[in-house]
Amino acid sequence: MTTRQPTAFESIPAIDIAPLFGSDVQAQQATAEALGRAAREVGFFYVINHGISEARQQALFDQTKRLFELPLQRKMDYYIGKSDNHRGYVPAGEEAPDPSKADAKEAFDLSFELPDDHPEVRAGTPMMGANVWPDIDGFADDVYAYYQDVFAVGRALMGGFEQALGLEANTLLGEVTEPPSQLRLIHYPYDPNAQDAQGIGAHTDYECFTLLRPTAPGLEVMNGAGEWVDVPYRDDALVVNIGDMLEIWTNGAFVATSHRVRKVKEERYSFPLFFAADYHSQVAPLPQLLKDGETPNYEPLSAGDHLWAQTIQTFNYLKKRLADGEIELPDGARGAGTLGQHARHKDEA
Ligand SMILES: O=C(O)CCC(=O)C(=O)O
Ligand SMILES: [Fe+2]
Repeated sequence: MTTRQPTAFESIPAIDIAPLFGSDVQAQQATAEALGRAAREVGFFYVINHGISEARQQALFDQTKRLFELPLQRKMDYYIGKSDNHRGYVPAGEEAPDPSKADAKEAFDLSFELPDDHPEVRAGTPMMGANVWPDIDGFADDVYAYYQDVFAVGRALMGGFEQALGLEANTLLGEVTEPPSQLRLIHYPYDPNAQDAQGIGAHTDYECFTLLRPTAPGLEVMNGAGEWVDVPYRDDALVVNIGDMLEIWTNGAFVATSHRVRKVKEERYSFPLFFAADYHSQVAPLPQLLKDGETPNYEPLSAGDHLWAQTIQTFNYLKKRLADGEIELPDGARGAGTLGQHARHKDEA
Protein backbone atom coordinates (compact mmCIF):
# COMPACT_ATOMS: atom_id res chain seq x y z
CA MET A 1 0.00 0.00 0.00
CA THR A 2 1.22 3.45 -0.92
CA THR A 3 1.92 6.12 1.66
CA ARG A 4 0.56 8.87 -0.56
CA GLN A 5 -1.19 11.64 1.37
CA PRO A 6 -2.28 15.18 0.65
CA THR A 7 -0.24 18.09 1.97
CA ALA A 8 -1.05 19.73 5.33
CA PHE A 9 -3.41 22.15 3.50
CA GLU A 10 -5.64 24.42 5.58
CA SER A 11 -8.11 25.57 2.98
CA ILE A 12 -9.67 24.35 -0.25
CA PRO A 13 -8.65 26.00 -3.53
CA ALA A 14 -11.23 27.38 -5.98
CA ILE A 15 -10.73 26.92 -9.71
CA ASP A 16 -12.54 28.82 -12.45
CA ILE A 17 -13.26 26.17 -15.08
CA ALA A 18 -14.90 28.41 -17.71
CA PRO A 19 -11.80 28.03 -19.95
CA LEU A 20 -12.46 24.28 -20.23
CA PHE A 21 -15.58 25.13 -22.26
CA GLY A 22 -13.90 27.82 -24.38
CA SER A 23 -11.39 27.93 -27.22
CA ASP A 24 -8.48 29.78 -25.61
CA VAL A 25 -5.87 27.03 -25.62
CA GLN A 26 -3.53 28.81 -23.22
CA ALA A 27 -6.26 29.50 -20.67
CA GLN A 28 -7.31 25.87 -20.98
CA GLN A 29 -3.80 24.65 -20.26
CA ALA A 30 -3.53 26.96 -17.22
CA THR A 31 -6.86 25.64 -15.90
CA ALA A 32 -5.78 22.04 -16.44
CA GLU A 33 -2.58 22.73 -14.52
CA ALA A 34 -4.52 24.25 -11.64
CA LEU A 35 -6.75 21.16 -11.55
CA GLY A 36 -3.70 18.90 -11.51
CA ARG A 37 -2.07 20.86 -8.68
CA ALA A 38 -5.22 20.74 -6.55
CA ALA A 39 -5.66 17.01 -7.24
CA ARG A 40 -2.08 16.28 -6.12
CA GLU A 41 -1.82 18.58 -3.13
CA VAL A 42 -5.31 18.60 -1.66
CA GLY A 43 -7.55 16.12 -3.49
CA PHE A 44 -10.43 18.59 -2.95
CA PHE A 45 -11.34 21.85 -4.70
CA TYR A 46 -14.25 24.09 -5.63
CA VAL A 47 -15.05 24.60 -9.29
CA ILE A 48 -16.69 27.89 -10.17
CA ASN A 49 -18.18 29.05 -13.48
CA HIS A 50 -19.19 25.45 -14.12
CA GLY A 51 -22.09 26.56 -16.30
CA ILE A 52 -24.98 24.76 -14.55
CA SER A 53 -27.74 27.36 -14.30
CA GLU A 54 -29.20 28.47 -10.99
CA ALA A 55 -32.66 27.56 -12.27
CA ARG A 56 -31.50 24.00 -12.96
CA GLN A 57 -30.05 23.70 -9.44
CA GLN A 58 -33.13 25.24 -7.83
CA ALA A 59 -35.41 22.79 -9.64
CA LEU A 60 -33.28 19.94 -8.29
CA PHE A 61 -33.57 21.30 -4.72
CA ASP A 62 -37.33 21.87 -4.99
CA GLN A 63 -38.07 18.42 -6.37
CA THR A 64 -35.85 16.76 -3.77
CA LYS A 65 -37.60 18.62 -0.99
CA ARG A 66 -40.98 17.50 -2.31
CA LEU A 67 -39.80 13.89 -2.36
CA PHE A 68 -38.41 13.80 1.17
CA GLU A 69 -41.47 15.58 2.58
CA LEU A 70 -43.66 12.63 1.56
CA PRO A 71 -44.69 10.25 4.35
CA LEU A 72 -42.24 7.38 4.82
CA GLN A 73 -44.83 4.91 3.61
CA ARG A 74 -45.09 6.71 0.26
CA LYS A 75 -41.31 6.97 -0.07
CA MET A 76 -41.06 3.23 0.58
CA ASP A 77 -43.06 2.67 -2.64
CA TYR A 78 -39.74 3.53 -4.28
CA TYR A 79 -37.56 1.52 -1.85
CA ILE A 80 -34.20 0.66 -3.40
CA GLY A 81 -34.59 -2.91 -2.13
CA LYS A 82 -37.41 -3.41 -4.66
CA SER A 83 -35.16 -2.52 -7.57
CA ASP A 84 -32.89 -4.96 -9.37
CA ASN A 85 -30.42 -2.30 -10.52
CA HIS A 86 -29.93 -0.34 -7.31
CA ARG A 87 -32.21 2.66 -7.90
CA GLY A 88 -34.65 4.35 -5.59
CA TYR A 89 -35.29 5.46 -2.04
CA VAL A 90 -32.78 4.69 0.71
CA PRO A 91 -34.34 5.05 4.17
CA ALA A 92 -32.27 6.04 7.22
CA GLY A 93 -30.36 3.04 8.55
CA GLU A 94 -30.36 1.12 5.24
CA GLU A 95 -26.77 1.96 4.53
CA ALA A 96 -24.18 1.04 7.11
CA PRO A 97 -20.56 1.28 5.96
CA ASP A 98 -19.60 1.05 9.63
CA PRO A 99 -22.39 -0.89 11.38
CA SER A 100 -21.38 0.51 14.78
CA LYS A 101 -22.26 4.08 13.72
CA ALA A 102 -25.47 4.70 11.82
CA ASP A 103 -25.55 7.72 9.51
CA ALA A 104 -28.46 10.08 10.13
CA LYS A 105 -29.57 10.47 6.54
CA GLU A 106 -32.02 9.32 3.89
CA ALA A 107 -31.28 9.33 0.17
CA PHE A 108 -32.62 8.73 -3.30
CA ASP A 109 -30.30 7.06 -5.80
CA LEU A 110 -30.33 7.34 -9.56
CA SER A 111 -27.72 6.79 -12.23
CA PHE A 112 -26.86 6.84 -15.92
CA GLU A 113 -30.05 5.80 -17.70
CA LEU A 114 -29.82 2.91 -20.17
CA PRO A 115 -32.75 1.49 -22.18
CA ASP A 116 -34.00 -2.05 -21.50
CA ASP A 117 -32.66 -3.30 -24.82
CA HIS A 118 -29.13 -2.02 -24.18
CA PRO A 119 -26.67 -4.97 -24.33
CA GLU A 120 -25.42 -4.34 -20.76
CA VAL A 121 -28.96 -4.34 -19.42
CA ARG A 122 -29.83 -7.49 -21.35
CA ALA A 123 -26.66 -9.14 -20.03
CA GLY A 124 -27.78 -8.35 -16.48
CA THR A 125 -24.70 -6.26 -15.68
CA PRO A 126 -25.18 -5.04 -12.09
CA MET A 127 -26.48 -1.49 -11.55
CA MET A 128 -27.29 -0.92 -15.26
CA GLY A 129 -30.67 0.08 -16.65
CA ALA A 130 -33.56 2.45 -16.06
CA ASN A 131 -34.09 4.78 -13.13
CA VAL A 132 -36.96 4.58 -10.66
CA TRP A 133 -38.91 7.84 -10.68
CA PRO A 134 -41.34 8.99 -8.01
CA ASP A 135 -44.78 10.07 -9.08
CA ILE A 136 -44.11 13.80 -8.58
CA ASP A 137 -44.85 16.29 -11.33
CA GLY A 138 -41.71 17.15 -13.30
CA PHE A 139 -39.42 15.23 -10.94
CA ALA A 140 -37.84 12.93 -13.53
CA ASP A 141 -37.31 15.74 -16.06
CA ASP A 142 -35.83 18.23 -13.57
CA VAL A 143 -33.60 15.74 -11.81
CA TYR A 144 -32.34 14.05 -14.96
CA ALA A 145 -31.65 17.43 -16.58
CA TYR A 146 -29.37 18.22 -13.63
CA TYR A 147 -27.80 14.78 -14.03
CA GLN A 148 -26.93 15.46 -17.65
CA ASP A 149 -25.51 18.90 -16.86
CA VAL A 150 -23.33 17.73 -14.01
CA PHE A 151 -22.23 14.68 -16.00
CA ALA A 152 -21.06 17.03 -18.78
CA VAL A 153 -19.05 19.04 -16.23
CA GLY A 154 -17.51 15.73 -15.13
CA ARG A 155 -16.46 14.94 -18.71
CA ALA A 156 -14.91 18.42 -19.00
CA LEU A 157 -12.96 17.89 -15.78
CA MET A 158 -11.78 14.49 -16.96
CA GLY A 159 -10.44 16.19 -20.10
CA GLY A 160 -8.67 18.73 -17.88
CA PHE A 161 -7.09 15.94 -15.82
CA GLU A 162 -5.87 14.21 -19.01
CA GLN A 163 -4.22 17.44 -20.03
CA ALA A 164 -2.76 18.03 -16.57
CA LEU A 165 -1.26 14.55 -16.59
CA GLY A 166 0.12 14.96 -20.11
CA LEU A 167 -1.95 12.01 -21.35
CA GLU A 168 -3.01 11.54 -24.94
CA ALA A 169 -6.59 12.76 -25.52
CA ASN A 170 -9.20 10.10 -24.69
CA THR A 171 -6.93 8.01 -22.48
CA LEU A 172 -9.34 8.68 -19.59
CA LEU A 173 -12.34 10.11 -21.45
CA GLY A 174 -12.52 6.86 -23.44
CA GLU A 175 -13.18 5.08 -20.12
CA VAL A 176 -16.16 7.20 -19.06
CA THR A 177 -18.77 6.76 -21.81
CA GLU A 178 -21.75 5.03 -20.09
CA PRO A 179 -20.51 4.62 -16.55
CA PRO A 180 -22.53 3.55 -13.51
CA SER A 181 -22.17 7.11 -12.18
CA GLN A 182 -24.63 7.57 -9.41
CA LEU A 183 -26.32 10.83 -8.47
CA ARG A 184 -27.52 10.76 -4.88
CA LEU A 185 -30.11 13.12 -3.47
CA ILE A 186 -29.23 13.15 0.23
CA HIS A 187 -31.28 14.57 3.08
CA TYR A 188 -29.71 15.09 6.48
CA PRO A 189 -32.66 15.94 8.73
CA TYR A 190 -32.20 18.19 11.72
CA ASP A 191 -33.05 16.17 14.76
CA PRO A 192 -32.28 17.90 18.06
CA ASN A 193 -32.49 14.57 19.90
CA ALA A 194 -29.99 12.73 17.73
CA GLN A 195 -27.05 14.12 19.68
CA ASP A 196 -24.51 11.50 18.71
CA ALA A 197 -25.48 10.75 15.15
CA GLN A 198 -22.94 11.89 12.61
CA GLY A 199 -24.03 13.10 9.18
CA ILE A 200 -21.84 10.63 7.32
CA GLY A 201 -18.74 8.86 8.61
CA ALA A 202 -15.18 9.33 7.32
CA HIS A 203 -14.49 7.69 3.95
CA THR A 204 -13.03 8.14 0.49
CA ASP A 205 -15.25 7.89 -2.59
CA TYR A 206 -14.81 4.82 -4.81
CA GLU A 207 -15.04 6.48 -8.22
CA CYS A 208 -12.78 8.75 -10.32
CA PHE A 209 -14.01 11.88 -8.59
CA THR A 210 -17.17 13.36 -7.10
CA LEU A 211 -18.97 16.59 -8.00
CA LEU A 212 -20.95 17.73 -5.00
CA ARG A 213 -23.56 20.45 -4.60
CA PRO A 214 -24.48 20.83 -0.90
CA THR A 215 -27.07 23.29 0.42
CA ALA A 216 -25.40 24.03 3.77
CA PRO A 217 -22.06 23.70 5.61
CA GLY A 218 -21.01 20.46 7.30
CA LEU A 219 -18.42 18.88 5.00
CA GLU A 220 -14.92 18.33 6.41
CA VAL A 221 -11.80 16.85 4.80
CA MET A 222 -8.69 15.37 6.32
CA ASN A 223 -5.34 16.91 5.45
CA GLY A 224 -1.98 15.15 5.36
CA ALA A 225 -1.35 16.06 8.99
CA GLY A 226 -4.49 14.13 9.99
CA GLU A 227 -6.45 17.31 10.86
CA TRP A 228 -10.08 17.85 9.88
CA VAL A 229 -10.43 20.97 7.70
CA ASP A 230 -13.80 22.63 7.14
CA VAL A 231 -15.09 23.04 3.58
CA PRO A 232 -17.00 26.34 3.86
CA TYR A 233 -20.32 26.42 2.03
CA ARG A 234 -20.41 28.28 -1.31
CA ASP A 235 -23.55 28.57 -3.37
CA ASP A 236 -21.66 29.38 -6.57
CA ALA A 237 -19.49 26.27 -6.67
CA LEU A 238 -19.41 22.51 -6.96
CA VAL A 239 -17.06 20.76 -4.56
CA VAL A 240 -14.89 18.23 -6.37
CA ASN A 241 -12.93 15.49 -4.65
CA ILE A 242 -10.66 12.84 -6.10
CA GLY A 243 -11.80 9.24 -5.60
CA ASP A 244 -10.09 5.86 -5.49
CA MET A 245 -10.11 5.23 -9.26
CA LEU A 246 -8.12 8.34 -10.18
CA GLU A 247 -5.76 7.69 -7.30
CA ILE A 248 -5.09 4.25 -8.77
CA TRP A 249 -4.76 5.42 -12.40
CA THR A 250 -2.22 8.03 -11.33
CA ASN A 251 -0.42 5.57 -9.03
CA GLY A 252 -1.18 7.82 -6.09
CA ALA A 253 -0.12 11.13 -7.66
CA PHE A 254 -3.74 12.32 -7.26
CA VAL A 255 -5.07 11.76 -3.77
CA ALA A 256 -8.47 10.37 -2.79
CA THR A 257 -8.89 12.55 0.28
CA SER A 258 -10.83 11.26 3.27
CA HIS A 259 -13.90 13.29 4.21
CA ARG A 260 -16.99 13.26 6.44
CA VAL A 261 -20.11 15.26 7.22
CA ARG A 262 -20.37 16.48 10.78
CA LYS A 263 -23.56 16.52 12.80
CA VAL A 264 -25.85 19.08 11.23
CA LYS A 265 -27.22 22.09 13.05
CA GLU A 266 -29.73 22.76 10.29
CA GLU A 267 -31.55 20.71 7.74
CA ARG A 268 -29.16 19.89 4.93
CA TYR A 269 -29.41 18.41 1.46
CA SER A 270 -26.52 17.40 -0.72
CA PHE A 271 -26.16 16.15 -4.26
CA PRO A 272 -23.04 14.16 -5.08
CA LEU A 273 -22.47 12.86 -8.60
CA PHE A 274 -19.99 10.00 -8.29
CA PHE A 275 -18.19 10.16 -11.61
CA ALA A 276 -17.21 6.54 -12.25
CA ALA A 277 -15.34 4.68 -14.99
CA ASP A 278 -17.27 2.39 -17.34
CA TYR A 279 -18.33 -0.91 -15.75
CA HIS A 280 -15.79 -2.99 -17.68
CA SER A 281 -12.89 -0.54 -17.39
CA GLN A 282 -9.75 -1.95 -15.87
CA VAL A 283 -8.32 0.64 -13.54
CA ALA A 284 -4.58 0.23 -12.96
CA PRO A 285 -1.62 2.61 -12.67
CA LEU A 286 -1.04 3.95 -16.18
CA PRO A 287 2.42 2.82 -17.36
CA GLN A 288 2.99 6.13 -19.18
CA LEU A 289 2.64 7.98 -15.85
CA LEU A 290 5.24 5.89 -14.02
CA LYS A 291 8.55 7.65 -13.71
CA ASP A 292 11.84 5.81 -14.21
CA GLY A 293 12.10 3.05 -11.64
CA GLU A 294 8.64 3.75 -10.21
CA THR A 295 6.58 0.61 -9.64
CA PRO A 296 2.79 0.31 -9.49
CA ASN A 297 1.48 0.79 -5.96
CA TYR A 298 -1.97 -0.67 -6.70
CA GLU A 299 -3.41 -3.91 -8.03
CA PRO A 300 -5.63 -3.52 -11.10
CA LEU A 301 -9.33 -3.12 -10.38
CA SER A 302 -12.41 -3.78 -12.47
CA ALA A 303 -14.30 -0.50 -12.05
CA GLY A 304 -17.82 -1.92 -12.07
CA ASP A 305 -17.02 -4.98 -9.99
CA HIS A 306 -15.34 -2.76 -7.40
CA LEU A 307 -18.34 -0.45 -7.16
CA TRP A 308 -20.76 -3.35 -7.02
CA ALA A 309 -18.73 -5.15 -4.34
CA GLN A 310 -18.52 -2.03 -2.19
CA THR A 311 -22.24 -1.43 -2.65
CA ILE A 312 -23.16 -5.01 -1.72
CA GLN A 313 -21.14 -4.69 1.48
CA THR A 314 -22.76 -1.45 2.63
CA PHE A 315 -26.49 -1.76 1.86
CA ASN A 316 -28.57 -3.95 4.15
CA TYR A 317 -30.92 -5.19 1.42
CA LEU A 318 -27.90 -6.34 -0.63
CA LYS A 319 -26.19 -7.94 2.38
CA LYS A 320 -29.37 -9.95 2.80
CA ARG A 321 -29.50 -10.94 -0.88
CA LEU A 322 -25.88 -12.03 -0.55
CA ALA A 323 -26.58 -14.06 2.60
CA ASP A 324 -29.60 -15.65 0.87
CA GLY A 325 -27.44 -16.65 -2.10
CA GLU A 326 -29.40 -14.47 -4.55
CA ILE A 327 -26.29 -12.52 -5.56
CA GLU A 328 -22.56 -13.12 -5.34
CA LEU A 329 -19.62 -10.86 -4.61
CA PRO A 330 -17.57 -10.33 -7.79
CA ASP A 331 -14.27 -12.22 -7.98
CA GLY A 332 -11.42 -10.42 -6.26
CA ALA A 333 -13.75 -8.11 -4.30
CA ARG A 334 -12.07 -6.12 -1.58
CA GLY A 335 -13.51 -5.52 1.84
CA ALA A 336 -15.47 -2.31 2.34
CA GLY A 337 -13.26 0.71 3.03
CA THR A 338 -9.95 -1.06 2.52
CA LEU A 339 -8.71 1.09 -0.33
CA GLY A 340 -7.27 4.58 -0.49
CA GLN A 341 -6.27 7.15 2.02
CA HIS A 342 -9.12 6.44 4.40
CA ALA A 343 -7.87 2.92 5.00
CA ARG A 344 -4.53 4.45 6.00
CA HIS A 345 -6.18 6.93 8.37
CA LYS A 346 -8.74 4.59 9.84
CA ASP A 347 -7.42 4.71 13.37
CA GLU A 348 -7.43 8.49 13.44
CA ALA A 349 -10.92 9.01 11.99
O1 LIG B 1 -23.09 15.41 1.93
C1 LIG B 1 -21.93 15.70 1.71
O2 LIG B 1 -21.53 16.87 1.78
C2 LIG B 1 -20.92 14.65 1.34
C3 LIG B 1 -21.52 13.31 1.03
C4 LIG B 1 -20.46 12.29 0.76
O3 LIG B 1 -19.30 12.46 1.04
C5 LIG B 1 -20.82 11.03 0.09
O4 LIG B 1 -22.03 10.74 -0.04
O5 LIG B 1 -19.90 10.29 -0.32
FE1 LIG C 1 -18.04 11.07 -0.06
